[in-house]
Amino acid sequence: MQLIADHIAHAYGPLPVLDDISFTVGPGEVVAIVGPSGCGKSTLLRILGGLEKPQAGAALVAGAPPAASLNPLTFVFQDFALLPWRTVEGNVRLVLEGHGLLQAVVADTVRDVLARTGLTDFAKAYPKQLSGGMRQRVGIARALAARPAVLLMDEPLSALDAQTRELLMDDLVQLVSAEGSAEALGMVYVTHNLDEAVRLADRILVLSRRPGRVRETVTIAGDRRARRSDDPELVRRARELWDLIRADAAEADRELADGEAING
Ligand SMILES: Nc1ncnc2c1ncn2[C@@H]1O[C@H](COP(=O)(O)OP(=O)(O)OP(=O)(O)O)[C@@H](O)[C@H]1O
Repeated sequence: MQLIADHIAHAYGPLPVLDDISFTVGPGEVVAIVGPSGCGKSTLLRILGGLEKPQAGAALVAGAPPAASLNPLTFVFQDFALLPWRTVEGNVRLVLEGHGLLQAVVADTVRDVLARTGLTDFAKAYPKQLSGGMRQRVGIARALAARPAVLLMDEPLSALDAQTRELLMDDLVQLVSAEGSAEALGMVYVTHNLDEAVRLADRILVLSRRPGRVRETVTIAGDRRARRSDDPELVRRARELWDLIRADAAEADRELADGEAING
C-alpha cells in the first residue's frame, strides 16, 4: 500500500498552516518531516492519518494494506498514550479487541509483537514499572499489532534520554528494514532531531516556516542498517539540513516569543 499526500493545504481559521504538500510513502520506506516549530508537522501527520480533513488536497491510499490489517495508518505518539491500569500485554491487546478475532489469533499476535519489540519478559508488567524507553516500546508494539501499512510517528523519541533514544532508534531501523515485500512497513517520522532524520529516513521533507511548504526534499541513499550516528557523512547531511532550516527556525522562534509576550 502507498500513502499519498496530494497537494495538501490547511488553515485554522485565518491561520494558514500547510500549503501544497505532496509526497508518497511506499512499503519499506521512511519519510521524515522536519521544519521549524509550528510549521504544521503534527497537523500534516493528523491529516495523513485521517484525524483531520485538509482544506484542500487529500491524503490518499493506493493498493491493498497488509493482510489482516486492522488499521493501515497507525499513530505512535511522543507521550506513549498507554493505559496505566493495563499490563503491557493488556495495552497491546487493546487494539485487537472488538474485531471478532479468535483468542488464539490475539494471543499469537500479542506474542509476536512483544517478541519483535523485546518486551516478552515484560508482558505482565504495568506501565509505571517500566522505563520511558520500555513504555515507548509498548507504544510501538501496540501499533504493530494492528498490522499497519504505514506508521505515523510524531516525535516518538523526544521524551527519552539520549542513550535510550539511540537504542530505540536501532529498533526502529530494524522494524523498517525487515524485508522488501509489498507488505513491508512504511513510516512517516516527524522530528525536530535532524540526526534521527538522517539515520532513519530515505527521504526528508524540509518544511518552511508556517505555512509549511516543502522547501526541499533531501534523499539519504543506502541501507539504513549500515548507518552509524557518528558517520561523518551523516553528520554532514544533518548539518546541511540545519543550514536549510536555520533562518526559518530563528524566525519561527521569534514569532512564538512575540506571541507569548502579547498573550501574557
Ligand atoms: N486545533 C488547532 N486549532 C488551531 N490552531 C492549531 C490547532 N492545531 C495546531 N494549531 C496551530 O497550527 C500551527 C501548526 O501546528 P503544528 O502542531 O502542526 O506544528 P508543528 O510543526 O508540529 O509544531 P512543533 O514543531 O512545535 O511541534 C501552530 O501555529 C499551532 O498553534
